[in-house]
Amino acid sequence: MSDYMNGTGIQYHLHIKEGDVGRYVILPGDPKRVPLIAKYLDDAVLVADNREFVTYTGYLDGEKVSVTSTGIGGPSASIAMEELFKCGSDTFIRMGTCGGIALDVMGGDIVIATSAVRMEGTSREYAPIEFPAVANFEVVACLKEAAEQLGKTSHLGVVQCKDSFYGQHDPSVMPVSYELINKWEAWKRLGVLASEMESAALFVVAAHLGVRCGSDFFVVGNQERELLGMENPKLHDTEDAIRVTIQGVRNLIKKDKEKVHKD
Ligand SMILES: O=P(O)(O)O[C@H]1O[C@H](CO)[C@@H](O)[C@H]1O
Ligand SMILES: O=c1cc[nH]c(=O)[nH]1
Repeated sequence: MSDYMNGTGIQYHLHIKEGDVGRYVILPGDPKRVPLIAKYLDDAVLVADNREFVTYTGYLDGEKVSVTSTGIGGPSASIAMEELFKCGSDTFIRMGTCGGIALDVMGGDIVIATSAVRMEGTSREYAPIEFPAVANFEVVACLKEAAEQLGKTSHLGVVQCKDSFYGQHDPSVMPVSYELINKWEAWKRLGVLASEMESAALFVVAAHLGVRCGSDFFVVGNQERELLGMENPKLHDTEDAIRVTIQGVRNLIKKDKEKVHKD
């Protein structure tokens, strides 16, 4: 491809180069969440800040770990994964917020995705729609174990991804309301846990690159509970989900080290 960076090795969007980032990368959407996550790393330093992509690198249990924000949606999330991969990263944990769909998913809970509905555009430019967006089993298992270790209520299952936040929350005003409302009904009947925007693209790009990716989310509320007049706490402090993510990365690092010793 054309090199917009004149052979410097610096990635066009993230402004990182080889050596700047670790094998393990935590991917929040919000750039402001990056320092909040990085404070759990040892010796964390800001390595790059361009557009929506802010990157810190530090250490967890002696392993180099980075945190990079992806911005909102599949297009920028896929760019983040592609450029991090070019700099040597191979294990990605998206740490985001989501809105509950299943009635037992409450504000404040943790959702861990096993797979994602591809109702977004980016993944279609990587794989035919028949190809499933599936999380990496090792990442999922380590996140689940982390939630249990920290005593957090977590739900494991399918999440739905879309490109329009307001298409999720206000489908009836959209010109294609007939499609959005009917599909939402299908997600409910199929037991989909929650809605967010990046995992489907990330899981499919990860399959293309041959890397590991999983996601965990902080539930900010549940519009279905609200509709039925059920208790619906709306919460915004992502600290608990950050702690689960950090513990999940620690678990992964430990398992990866054990694998090396076995080989
Ligand atoms: O909190 P983050 O990680 O940005 O994730 C969720 O929040 C944004 C929408 O408000 C979307 O990016 C969605 O996936
Ligand atoms: O309802 C929500 C909350 C967070 N992110 C989403 O995409 N939807």
